[in-house]
Amino acid sequence: MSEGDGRMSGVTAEPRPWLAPSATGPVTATVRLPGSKSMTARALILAALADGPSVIEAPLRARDTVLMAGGLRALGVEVDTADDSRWLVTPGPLRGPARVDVGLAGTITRFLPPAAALAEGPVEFDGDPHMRKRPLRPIVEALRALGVAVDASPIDGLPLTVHGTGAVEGGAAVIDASASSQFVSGLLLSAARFTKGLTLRHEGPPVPSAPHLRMTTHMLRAAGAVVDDSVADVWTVEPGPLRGRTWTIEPDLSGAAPFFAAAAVTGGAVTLAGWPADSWQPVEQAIEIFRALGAEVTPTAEGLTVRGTGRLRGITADLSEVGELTPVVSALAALAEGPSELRGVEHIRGHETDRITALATELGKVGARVTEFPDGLRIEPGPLRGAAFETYADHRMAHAAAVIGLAVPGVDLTDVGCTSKTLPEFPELWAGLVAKRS
Ligand SMILES: O=C(O)C1=C[C@@H](OP(=O)(O)O)[C@@H](O)[C@H](O)C1
Ligand SMILES: C=C(OP(=O)(O)O)C(=O)O
Repeated sequence: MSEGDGRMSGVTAEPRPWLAPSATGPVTATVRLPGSKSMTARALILAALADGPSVIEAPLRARDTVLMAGGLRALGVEVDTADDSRWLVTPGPLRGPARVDVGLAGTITRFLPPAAALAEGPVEFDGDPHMRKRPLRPIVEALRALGVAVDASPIDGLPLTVHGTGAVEGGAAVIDASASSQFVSGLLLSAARFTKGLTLRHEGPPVPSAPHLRMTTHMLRAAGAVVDDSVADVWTVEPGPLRGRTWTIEPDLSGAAPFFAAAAVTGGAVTLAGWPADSWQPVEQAIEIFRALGAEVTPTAEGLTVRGTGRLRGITADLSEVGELTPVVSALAALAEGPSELRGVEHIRGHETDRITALATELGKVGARVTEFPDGLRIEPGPLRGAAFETYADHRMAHAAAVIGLAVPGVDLTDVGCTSKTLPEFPELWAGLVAKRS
């Protein structure tokens, strides 16, 4: 298996039980968070496929991105992650044989095999037990349609081996990306390096996470690729070089969600420092949700501020564009004044765990009345109580539990170590924030 960079093991250690701290007053703080997982992952892939070196400023150092860096190294790319604030990527000829540990990262599992198809020699992919259950078949089929030999498990998931020949013919492919936008992003990110480029058409129920697709096309264009996304559900990437460049990664918005939630729950104010005036992350959607819940949201020169108003309203929302916010929004819904209905997120059953069932089960344990739909949840707040809260190796389930714990003493997480996927410092940051009051 590919190694991490020595500073973080690729494998989650023993479960780390954690009692979520309860707030005794308004949480008021300015938080500095590491870079966006999604932008760091894209920058690493684009840098690895570029025609010269790249610098990634303010990257995320967490399990998902450390394993991505390790995977690229295994393919022959030089990735220097010694400096926390500046990673250096020097591309080289991609080559197998190599083995890549994808951990539980959808971004590695869907973004790296198309790049590995450009390598000469076989590249094997495998990861955590649950990653073998997450959907992958469409990307395997698309790669085969583009001329790539792939051995995959009978259900076309992990483990899989991509047999690269040093070139991918590319051309046209049709895909059903309703289970994950990452199938599209993964293919597009490598497509400029395919001999004929790529015209990818989606056929099926709507593709979730549209803002992540826009992040992909923005970043491809920023690397010099010619991309046409003017027709709904069709993306064309012309063949051509990708430029090495400096990428400046924005603070992670989804990682910030529990911290914003802390302000909303306690009537405090949390500012995410370093928030850019113009973002490639789904900030409009996040602002709309927090405002609907009753919080005030203000972009300022210092950053993005969410202020609790003492009221937390139940909401009806389609979260299909921002599915990864569902756990934290569900936790807020459980603490709200009235019922909420969160829909449009059937695809999050294929995330780190089946998040719909996991949320229904765990919010039920702390006393909310939850109805599960195929594509979401209805959450009726009740008098909540402390309970053992299973985190299912899912960082965002841990975030949800932490948010509930602010207002409900005795929320006991079975494992907070899973937060290392995207924010290893979460438990300490959170405890510091809850202890520090206005
Ligand atoms: O492209 C990306 O970086 C991501 C896309 C989304 O995936 P899905 O479309 O599978 O939800 C999101 O939930 C995930 O956390 C990151
Ligand atoms: C769905 C998520 O992750 P992944 O990139 O593993 O799909 C997430 O971070 O919420």
